[in-house]
Amino acid sequence: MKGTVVIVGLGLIGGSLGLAIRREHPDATIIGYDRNEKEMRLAKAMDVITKESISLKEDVKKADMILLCTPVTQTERLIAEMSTWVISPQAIISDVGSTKKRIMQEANAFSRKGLSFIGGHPMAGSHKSGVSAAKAILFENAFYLLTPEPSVDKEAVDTLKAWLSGTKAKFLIVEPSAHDEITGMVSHFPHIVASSLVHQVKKYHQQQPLVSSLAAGGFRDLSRIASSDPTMWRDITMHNLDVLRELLIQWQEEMSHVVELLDEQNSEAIYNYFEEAKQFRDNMPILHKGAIPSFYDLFVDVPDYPGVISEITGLLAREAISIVNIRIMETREDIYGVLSISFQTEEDRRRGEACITTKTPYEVFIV
Ligand SMILES: NC(=O)c1ccc[n+]([C@@H]2O[C@H](COP(=O)([O-])OP(=O)(O)OC[C@H]3O[C@@H](n4cnc5c(N)ncnc54)[C@H](O)[C@@H]3O)[C@@H](O)[C@H]2O)c1
Ligand SMILES: O=C(O)C(=O)C[C@]1(C(=O)O)C=C[C@@H](O)C=C1
Repeated sequence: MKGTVVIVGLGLIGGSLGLAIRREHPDATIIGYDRNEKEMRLAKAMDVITKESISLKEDVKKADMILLCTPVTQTERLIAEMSTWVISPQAIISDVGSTKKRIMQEANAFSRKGLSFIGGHPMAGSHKSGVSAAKAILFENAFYLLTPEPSVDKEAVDTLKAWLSGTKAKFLIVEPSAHDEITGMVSHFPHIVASSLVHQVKKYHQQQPLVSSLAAGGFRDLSRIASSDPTMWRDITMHNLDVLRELLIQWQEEMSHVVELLDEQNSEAIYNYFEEAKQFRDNMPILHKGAIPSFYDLFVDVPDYPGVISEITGLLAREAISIVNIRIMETREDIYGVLSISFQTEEDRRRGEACITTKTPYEVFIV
């Protein structure tokens, strides 16, 4: 498609959308604006945008699509300000905020002026921030939730989807309040739980400093998202207070139930508690694709000698197969170690598996 796209907020999400749009629509002009000039310059240097904005107010006059990719309270503020500006009547305006109810209420100001606002939320991301972490493939296979204003026609929704087709995401229309309840449960609430877990370890660390060094896989998996940007998560929490308050009360009840099981020393009930959770989680579609961007892991049985990692990475690099992470899992006591390699896509994992099985004697498996 040809036309002018204006992206406001050139961080992880704005940057990744810029790359995905550039990949699919190389003839489009992509003007980027960020209040942090360094991010804006970096976005231009990384080819995420074709042009830096000199005046956002002037640029939106000629835009075909405007994407607001700032933290949600800034998005609310920007909507209030921009709704007083002159915006091209054919422009489609969207955002990427993790909450939708308050943003859609504010965006009503656009509808009153006859402009099309379609709330958006790509359900993939990372604990990393900034344009340097942006990737064109960040949203591949993830759900991309849309909350169009009731006055917006289907044609405008289709145009937005066409502009965003390079994300390779799966679009789904939801009601703003249902959006905030669902994402509250599976995204916002887990962030509070992860931070609370880290707080608990921090307190214990004062008595027993060894705990930080011993915190291994389980803690790392559960606490990764506690390293996310506090500004972003403060804003999300402030936008979804009622839903989160209710979920935290339910969580306290759930934890009281577990304390009871321990007090009763009820080993069967404790087994069932883990078993039921395992069954449900193992059958969740998100493990394959979707809300949580899954990494595609491959495991290789390798002799645990120095140099084995560079041997494997060398083979993969020669075939231009990108990897996200590689490490030896120190869980085995015999002479073999298990090398765990994470790929960003299923296709990369398939190629990685073929490369290692044909070029080495090592056994490869996928869990
Ligand atoms: N990080 C994730 O995993 C994720 C996933 C989906 C959606 N989101 C949503 O995407 C939005 C952006 O998140 P991110 O992870 O890209 O954050 P980020 O911190 O990487 O980027 C945000 C950018 O917005 C800029 N900015 C802030 N206020 C601005 C303003 N008033 N005008 C212009 N620029 C401004 C900042 O300088 C920064 O460069 C948030 O609303 C977040 O809720 C995040
Ligand atoms: O993978 C992560 O680090 C994320 O936190 C991504 C995540 C999520 O909670 O799943 C975070 C916020 C979003 O609005 C969507 C996705």
